[in-house]
Amino acid sequence: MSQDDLSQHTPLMRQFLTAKAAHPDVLLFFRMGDFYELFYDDARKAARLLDITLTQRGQSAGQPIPMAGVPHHAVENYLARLVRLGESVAICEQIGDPALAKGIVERKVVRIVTPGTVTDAALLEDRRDTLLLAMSAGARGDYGLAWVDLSSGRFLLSEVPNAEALAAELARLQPAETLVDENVAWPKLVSALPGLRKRPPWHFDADAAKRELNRFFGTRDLGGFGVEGLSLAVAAAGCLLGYVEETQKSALPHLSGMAVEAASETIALDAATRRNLELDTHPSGRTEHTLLGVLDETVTPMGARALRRWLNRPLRSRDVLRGRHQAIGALIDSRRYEPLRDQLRGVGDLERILARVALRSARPRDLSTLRDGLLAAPFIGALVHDREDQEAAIHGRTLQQKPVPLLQSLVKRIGDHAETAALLASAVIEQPPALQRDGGVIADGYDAELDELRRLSTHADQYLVELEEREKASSGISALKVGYNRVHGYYIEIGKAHSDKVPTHYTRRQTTKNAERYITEELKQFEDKVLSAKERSLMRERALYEALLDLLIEKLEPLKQAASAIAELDVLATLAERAEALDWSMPELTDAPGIAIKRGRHPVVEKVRDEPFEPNDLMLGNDRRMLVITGPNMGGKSTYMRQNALIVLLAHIGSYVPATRAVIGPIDRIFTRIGAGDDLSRGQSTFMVEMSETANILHNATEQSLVLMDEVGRGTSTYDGLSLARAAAVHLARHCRAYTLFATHYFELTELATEFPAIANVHLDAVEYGDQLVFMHAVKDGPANQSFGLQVAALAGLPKAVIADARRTLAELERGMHQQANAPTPNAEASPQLGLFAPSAPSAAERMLDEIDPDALSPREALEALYRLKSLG
Ligand SMILES: Nc1ncnc2c1ncn2[C@@H]1O[C@H](COP(=O)(O)OP(=O)(O)OP(=O)(O)O)[C@@H](O)[C@H]1O
Repeated sequence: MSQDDLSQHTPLMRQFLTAKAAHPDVLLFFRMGDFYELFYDDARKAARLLDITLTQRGQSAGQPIPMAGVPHHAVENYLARLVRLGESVAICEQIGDPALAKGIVERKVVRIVTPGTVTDAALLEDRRDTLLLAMSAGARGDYGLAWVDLSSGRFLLSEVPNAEALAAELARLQPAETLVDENVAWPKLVSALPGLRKRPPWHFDADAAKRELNRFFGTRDLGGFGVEGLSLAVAAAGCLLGYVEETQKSALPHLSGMAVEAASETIALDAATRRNLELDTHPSGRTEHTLLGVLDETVTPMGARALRRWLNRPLRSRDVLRGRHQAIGALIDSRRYEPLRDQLRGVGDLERILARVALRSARPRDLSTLRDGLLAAPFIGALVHDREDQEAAIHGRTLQQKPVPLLQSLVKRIGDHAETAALLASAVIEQPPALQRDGGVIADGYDAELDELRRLSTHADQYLVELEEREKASSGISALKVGYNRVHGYYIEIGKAHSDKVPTHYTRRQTTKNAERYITEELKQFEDKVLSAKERSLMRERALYEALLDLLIEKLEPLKQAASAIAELDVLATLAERAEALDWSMPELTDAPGIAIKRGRHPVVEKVRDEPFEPNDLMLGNDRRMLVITGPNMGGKSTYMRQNALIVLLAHIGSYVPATRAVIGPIDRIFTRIGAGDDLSRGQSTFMVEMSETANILHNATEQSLVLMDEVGRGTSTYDGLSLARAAAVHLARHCRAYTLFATHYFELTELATEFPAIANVHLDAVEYGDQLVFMHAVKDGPANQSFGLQVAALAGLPKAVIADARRTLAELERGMHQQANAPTPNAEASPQLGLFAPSAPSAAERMLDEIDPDALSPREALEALYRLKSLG
């Protein structure tokens, strides 16, 4: 907008429009008295998103101004809602004192709240990281990623070779806000991300990024962070840093470095696999039906977030994993995990508190929580050490006892913060108020000057009591009261009934409904003295508070270390508790290839089912690479496949596993091709999704991959589906040699076992008991001998007539198959059973059945339809 255009507006609107021009693509909350107001398009948008009233405020430039507002005391609420919707908000505050301002009061944008950079406790989800991500694109279809969790200070980088891997990283990180180069044609899934923000291409310049990152970290080159050769990720990191600095408008001492998360360190899980295994999200939205729901009994929010990160990033380093297994074992053996968890329960969210300290936005209660957490730290350390020693002593193992390096290093990382704890204990009162604004946070005895100023104000109270007594006596008005309010200051209040007795030296200050308020010369003098003491004490407190933050910022690095070590201890103690409560055992990670699981269970199905869970074994090795799994619908095929993947995954986050024994060789990736759903966001049909997931597996699975294939081929015609399923199975067994669990309803595939020695058949059984069907859920060797499809359909409540008709068709098909099997086979390669499902022209009864819509029929019409059907049969 030009100056000319601006000049047509009122001064207030000019101020608004200038602020808005600097923040065009975020909502501008414009402080006016007790409200934050939004104008024009911002008002329309906020009214829609927040369901608040859209009104008008006078006119400016000859037009009414659309306006919506939120009360300032409830602003956090509204901000939380907007941020959750992916919106960003610039907060424009009144800077000057309205009473002193000549024209309109000065205003300034003091902070910008965006979904990926929020750090206020009220705006964050306790148990999940809030990440800001930036992505740059390379010339070869590769991508660079950099992300930061501003509420902990973690700043990480990675690079991925293609769009598939990018999708996997996005599924893992689930960023709250993402910055991308506006000139790049991003894959569709990127444009669908919530909180997507386009930035100009020069924000992703790799050289500028290096310069800026070196400036920020105070380094000469970035080699120390291990980012050589990762110019795409560095470019993204540059953009990220610029954005964080722009929105935070404050120093960021807690971003003390960055690190690389290399894909080679982890067991790769693509986006579909993450979804299919229901690690932390379930289609129903219920977390208790996810693996995280079973695991997450952590007692601190930072522990909960660490557990989620572990779950989403299974590791390959056997040393790290064995360290975790061993630590869990030690916590169980010495029964230390419960007392440890009790101790941890009192520790707050130190990680986020420290981030707020660094950003200087920590509130008084953050400091008291930090104090309490630091006071508890020595007990946590002692609990781990002492019990270890005690146990060793009881078992006479003092010297021979195997040390638990992970626990020892965690205790070391917690460190000694007695000095900081003592500082906080002396500086902050036991239970401070929520806000620093009104003082009363700094403890008595911490600062002599503050104590003196406070004494003045306190004595004032005594003085006022005396003054009141004196005035009552001299005026003869016993109902006289001395009081104070923020606007008018001190006053003597006298009810209207006594107005005739008011002494003449009283000056009227304010009239209320039933009373008049007065001031006297003496009270005025007193007021000046006290108010200045109060004001000075508030100022002193503010300065002391800021100085306290400075002292804490000096200790930030060791404090951050302590917080992350406590989070990790929480996860380990929780995994120990889960292992004990759920009867899990320590997996063995071996270097020999293979996966051997004894009496494995599905952790989630076991938890949500009322009946007992039937445990099952799995045996895969160098010469037994694929199991073709058959059995009735509802038999338990999917459950069996997933439970094995979950056991392998749990072992690789360092957890115990739901099995009596699990011996697992090296694993590089877990792939799943399970279930089918149209991926509307990518504009693909069910079959297309199925095939592209299968293609990804066939291209990328290796000898060390675990692959789950559930009913591949069912999304198309029988012949096509069967041929594709067979070819995929052969490719996996022969070329990829991946550990594969292949569940199928194509019985023809059970023949593969005779052809390929690395393929074996197993099945899940059911038995008919009268007209009941009982699922055994036990995995047995060999192929299934019956499919029970019709029985399951009957169980599901299909009309009896339909089942009867299906039975007749089945009998005909089987007769046909029999004859065909006896006839010479035209092609020796083709399976004789292919004819089983050969499509034939539908019969008249089938056509009629097709047309019937049972829900639309009255009982009478249904009966008539049945008679007609019967006459056709
Ligand atoms: N080992 C088990 N012990 C007890 N119950 C089980 C077991 N396995 C599966 N179930 C129960 O059986 C139900 C069906 O299992 P699942 O979905 O795995 O069958 P499926 O063979 O894959 O069926 P479909 O072929 O129709 O997909 C599960 O919801 C679960 O409640």
